[in-house]
Amino acid sequence: MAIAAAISLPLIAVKQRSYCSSASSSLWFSSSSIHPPKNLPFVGISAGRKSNLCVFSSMSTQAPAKASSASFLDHKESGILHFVKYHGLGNDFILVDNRDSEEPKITPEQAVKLCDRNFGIGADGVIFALPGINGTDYTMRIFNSDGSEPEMCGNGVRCFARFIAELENFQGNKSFNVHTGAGLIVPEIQEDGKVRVDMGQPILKASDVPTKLTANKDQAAVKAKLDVDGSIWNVTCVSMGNPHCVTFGTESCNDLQVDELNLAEIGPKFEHHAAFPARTNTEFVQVFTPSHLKMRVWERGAGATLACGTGACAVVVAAVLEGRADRRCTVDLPGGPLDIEWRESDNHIYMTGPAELVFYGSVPL
Ligand SMILES: N[C@@H](CCC[C@H](N)C(=O)O)C(=O)O
Repeated sequence: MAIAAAISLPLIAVKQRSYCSSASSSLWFSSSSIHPPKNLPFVGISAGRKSNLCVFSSMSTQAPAKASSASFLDHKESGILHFVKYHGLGNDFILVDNRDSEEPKITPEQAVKLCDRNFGIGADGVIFALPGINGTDYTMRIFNSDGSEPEMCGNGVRCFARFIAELENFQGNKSFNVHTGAGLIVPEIQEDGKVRVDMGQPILKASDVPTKLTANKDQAAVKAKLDVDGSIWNVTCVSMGNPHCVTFGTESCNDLQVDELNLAEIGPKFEHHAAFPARTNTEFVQVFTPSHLKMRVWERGAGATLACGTGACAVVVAAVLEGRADRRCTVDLPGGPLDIEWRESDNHIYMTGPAELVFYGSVPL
């Protein structure tokens, strides 16, 4: 079924993008400003149901004078999910206002369908803004595009912060406490619109990452040997709440040219390797200078994505542990750069980067 899009909208661009080799292009709408498009018409998506699958049959534009996600999401028809799509450096998410309930409004199976880039909205995951617990302001939960539930998402929490700011009409500099599967995370929206996040402390104990690789530096697996289909990779395992396997190369090739990797072929072999009982995210890294790194990522439950915030944090930790980089680095990802600092004084990692609204939409469940 074709997507009919109103392309004559003022201030809303219709673009096509292609992702990794496994993903098709999808229509999307981007606001030129990082700030919520308070005066922009919103894009209403009316969707038809085909079997159990949500299929967009048409898009229409209704333009209330002052649309925002807060007013848009106020519509609470049953059987309809209102959402806002955001991205952090091209790592894209469907954000759901779930502040009125402790249970996610959709199931993992529905998330898989909504994330589908051909038959759904298209996203790397679905993120829910739930009521806070344990004294926090909010709880963030996320389903990957394969329906699995990770503990944390770095780009997602920046999008979450911008989503909350718009829902609550927060202006300017603002920080709040977010409960996640990785514990307390503290995003702070800066005056320039970027979001700086206190990502907490990395977990290095091998059995807690978790990895079955033998710890070789204190309790951590650092530059450990991992046999992937007969090639011996040097890997350092780091958890940011979710598991990461970071590699700078193999025994025979210590300076990766990350653009040359066939991620779709090699990524799944790391993700499902017996050394990682909870599967793993894998970062392939190239070092330009001790403060400038480049990475590509194969994500657990989502495949090749344009960026991974927890991954960039894990990369800097691994690079420091391997003596390759300073504690403050710019990490280039396919979707753009993140600034990462692993602070010595409190052992916390701070990530700074953008989060941008893409479009508003509705879909029947
Ligand atoms: N893209 C995210 C990580 C999302 C979760 C990951 N796929 C997992 O399963 O751990 C990020 O920006 O951190």
